Amino acid sequence: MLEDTIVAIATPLGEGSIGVIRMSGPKAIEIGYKVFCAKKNKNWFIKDNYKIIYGHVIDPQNNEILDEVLLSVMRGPHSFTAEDVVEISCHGGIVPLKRVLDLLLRMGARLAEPGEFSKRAFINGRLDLAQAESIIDIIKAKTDAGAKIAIGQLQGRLSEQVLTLQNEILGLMAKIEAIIDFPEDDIPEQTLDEMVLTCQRLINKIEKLLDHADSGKIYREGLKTVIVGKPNVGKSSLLNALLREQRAIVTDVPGTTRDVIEEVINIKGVPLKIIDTAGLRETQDLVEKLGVEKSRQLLGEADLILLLVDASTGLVKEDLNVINLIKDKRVLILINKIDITANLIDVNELKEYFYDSTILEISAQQEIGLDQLEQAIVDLVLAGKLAATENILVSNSRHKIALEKAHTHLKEAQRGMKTSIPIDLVSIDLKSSWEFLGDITGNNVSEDLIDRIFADFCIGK
Ligand SMILES: Nc1nc2c(c(=O)[nH]1)N(C=O)[C@@H](CNc1ccc(C(=O)N[C@@H](CCC(=O)O)C(=O)O)cc1)CN2
Ligand SMILES: Nc1nc2c(ncn2[C@@H]2O[C@H](COP(=O)(O)OP(=O)(O)OP(=O)(O)O)[C@@H](O)[C@H]2O)c(=O)[nH]1
Ligand SMILES: [Mg+2]
Repeated sequence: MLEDTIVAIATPLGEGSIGVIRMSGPKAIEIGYKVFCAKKNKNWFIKDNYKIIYGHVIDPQNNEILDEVLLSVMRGPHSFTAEDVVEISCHGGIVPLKRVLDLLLRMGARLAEPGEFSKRAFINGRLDLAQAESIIDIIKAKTDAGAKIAIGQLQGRLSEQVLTLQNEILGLMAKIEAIIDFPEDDIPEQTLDEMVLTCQRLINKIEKLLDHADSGKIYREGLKTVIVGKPNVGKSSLLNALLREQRAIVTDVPGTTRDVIEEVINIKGVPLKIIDTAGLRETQDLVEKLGVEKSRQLLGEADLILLLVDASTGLVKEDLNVINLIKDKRVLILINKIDITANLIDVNELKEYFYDSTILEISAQQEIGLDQLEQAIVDLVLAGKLAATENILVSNSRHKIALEKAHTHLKEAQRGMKTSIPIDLVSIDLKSSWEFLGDITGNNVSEDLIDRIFADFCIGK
């Protein structure tokens, strides 16, 4: 596979000032040479590791100039993929980019799969798996905090810790190898005690990493926040107000929203994945019915629920039906439409269902109380111990799961050391723990998993 030379448009498809085509592999420079005509520096392909040259891309078949460009040469291993890389910075428009891409394909390059450049960087040892995964997190980050955590991971902050843990486990396994020939009763007490302590230290380290993993997940994936309430209570109006744009259709017809609308907003550094749903009610309308069903499903997955009730109607039966579905969740209660009437909601009745939930009065339409709402969301998240970004090394659930498994096996190994379980069984648990840690950095993963991870990347990455 690494014998192919791969190529892709690396910038978004649209109108921009420049657009970049990236090509990597053994024939990158040769192909570049065939299609690029330098203005002055004709011997560009010869020596330097890095070079940028001005010139034109010309189709050798008919000598047509396809674009005026800058060409960057990065000679392997001095490149992102550690292979020979040629990048062509064209004028940023779909047509010139596609024409140059087509030419490079005709000259023998192959279209890259999503994530294939990063995959090559991984396979060629430029990055480990956790670092490669962080690249996609950097691209997809919705807030500063999210980007900071991902860049820390690209710098190898998590990988370093994982490698240290792995080495210490290897040390324990070596110790066991050294004593494995002793008859069971003759294993020095002191050696076992020391090993139990080492195990404990490693267990503590993993627990510390896991402590902040939930915060990491929120920064990486966003806090899944679902707006619910009876039809016409103002859910879509609230979404629009928080987004500061007219994203969802608002009308005074109950049952306006039928499908789920999802957007991301940045609330003081916390990415909020906010979801507007169909008003929950019994309905005969088939489309609305499906929407209501979907809303119910979303409630199960939500990290936070914004429950809207209507100040102008007070609590009605439809509200109680909604409340019954979300009683056990983390809920912020918003009394909407306080601009048209005094609050007719019986707050004490609400408190019977949600005794410790925050209750706020807002007007989604007149944008009253939104600052307090944003603050309340942040407070809620912070109370749920959202850690400072510097302390967060784990943000990816794949890594969290691997750490949890490594933790379980270490605990098991430690238990074995304390009891009279044969010492070679302890070794097996240590080895499993080592292997699960290896899943994170990728020094021990299957090709299948690697393929799945990189398939989530975008083309040209
Ligand atoms: N134009 C362009 N911009 C880009 C990238 C790219 O590939 N092309 N990157 C990718 O997506 C990121 C930068 N990542 C990179 C990582 C390593 C090397 C590299 O050539 N490393 C060499 C040389 C280091 C040095 O001179 O100090 C090395 O490590 O040996 C290049 C880019 C973001 N910006
Ligand atoms: N006076 C006042 N009217 C509001 C307020 N919020 C929403 N409305 C109005 O209430 C009506 C319904 O608003 P929507 O945002 O569409 O309500 P919804 O909950 O999304 O409704 P469905 O999608 O049908 O479930 C519209 O006419 C809004 O203008 C508010 O704070 N004050
Ligand atoms: Mg709506």
